[in-house]
Amino acid sequence: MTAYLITNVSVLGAAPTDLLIRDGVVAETGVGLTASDAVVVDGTGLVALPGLVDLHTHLREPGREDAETVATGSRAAALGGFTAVCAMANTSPVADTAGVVEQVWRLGREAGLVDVQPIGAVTVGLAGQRLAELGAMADSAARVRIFSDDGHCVADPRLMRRALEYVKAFDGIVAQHAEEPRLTEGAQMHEGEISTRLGLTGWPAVAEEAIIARDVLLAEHVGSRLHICHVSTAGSVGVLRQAKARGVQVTAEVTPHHLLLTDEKAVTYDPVYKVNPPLRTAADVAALRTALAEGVVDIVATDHAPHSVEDKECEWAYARPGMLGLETALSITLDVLGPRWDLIAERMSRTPARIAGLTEHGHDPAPGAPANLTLVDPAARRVVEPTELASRSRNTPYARMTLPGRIVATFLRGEATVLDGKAVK
Ligand SMILES: NC(=O)N[C@@H](CC(=O)O)C(=O)O
Ligand SMILES: [Zn+2]
Ligand SMILES: [Zn+2]
Repeated sequence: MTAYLITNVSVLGAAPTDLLIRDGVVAETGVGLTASDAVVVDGTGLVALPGLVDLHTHLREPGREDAETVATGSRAAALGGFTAVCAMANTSPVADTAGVVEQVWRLGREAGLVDVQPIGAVTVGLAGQRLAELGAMADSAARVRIFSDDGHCVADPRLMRRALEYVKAFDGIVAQHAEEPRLTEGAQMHEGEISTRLGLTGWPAVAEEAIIARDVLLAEHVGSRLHICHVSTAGSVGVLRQAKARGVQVTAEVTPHHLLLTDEKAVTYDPVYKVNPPLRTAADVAALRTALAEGVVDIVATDHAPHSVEDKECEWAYARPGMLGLETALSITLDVLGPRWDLIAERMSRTPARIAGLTEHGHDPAPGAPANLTLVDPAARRVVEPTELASRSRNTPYARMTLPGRIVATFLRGEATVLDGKAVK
């Protein structure tokens, strides 16, 4: 196994030091380390972070390998500084059995660029009718702990209650896509002034907030862990703030795009901006930024949602919702939070690792820690060029934007997955 000596690197913004990586762990830290057998990586000007962990990634395999595969998505993830991603269950077939989650888990091991942790569906076929085999998925080789019907809301309160109760047996968590379906029928974008002006059917904020309010009460009632996917409104932040103050075991994520973009983008009618939940108002963006800094929203998760050209480059109404995220998440978060490295590590690595139960991830680079880390050049600026992305899809909303920060290297269990800004395989 190759050893690496990263020289003159700033760990989370501290004074520069050297890091020796050997046998899968950070073996030593300190100024002026030497190791004759190690490959030297010049860390001058770079910041070392614990490897990023994405709690919400769509890898599209099995079923839509034309949009993404476990291998191409893993590459995009490593290039984005991630060492672990949680793969959503809305594949075809749906990841609602031990067989499918084990297949995805194995494909992740074969790709070998990030740890791919499958998420299991809550209901059979995401149909919202009966519970999937949660216990069998938990007991499988994939050791599933997060369950989600993402793409769909678990709208039936009785099923949601039973799922929350069931997963307690193995310290699992239900990740809810909060969308009251009766309030979003035919919805195309955020319901507000702009949707009225454009004549597009609106997706009201209350459709999200009503489900979060219901589910925090259910989680409180049964004493379970609940996670809320892609929180997008100021009202949702208010509900979460109250629930957390009462001690409800609820965590929440926000996507980079909901921290940066608003429903103004819809006036272009460019479907690259169509996403679920929809881009909201500037006031919502401001509330989400504050909530993320305070910890009312616990983490950043990408909701990386690759879609083929046919599904995206068409009329707005027919386009699939979703946008790419893995290769730009750190840049957007750096733009939004500034170089607050400890906060970035908390929101993009330590806390998502803890929520997902990924004990090997989310550790600061320190002696004895698993060598899952990434090196960022905070001074670099990059222009996002869709054709240069590792993802098999092109639907980034940041095309030709100049973003701060660049991932220079990523290490998974001591092996380089990215060096000089390039994937090693
Ligand atoms: N976010 C999206 O707009 N789309 C996601 C599903 C989801 O996250 O709800 C997808 O799978 O494409
Ligand atoms: Zn969703
Ligand atoms: Zn999603």
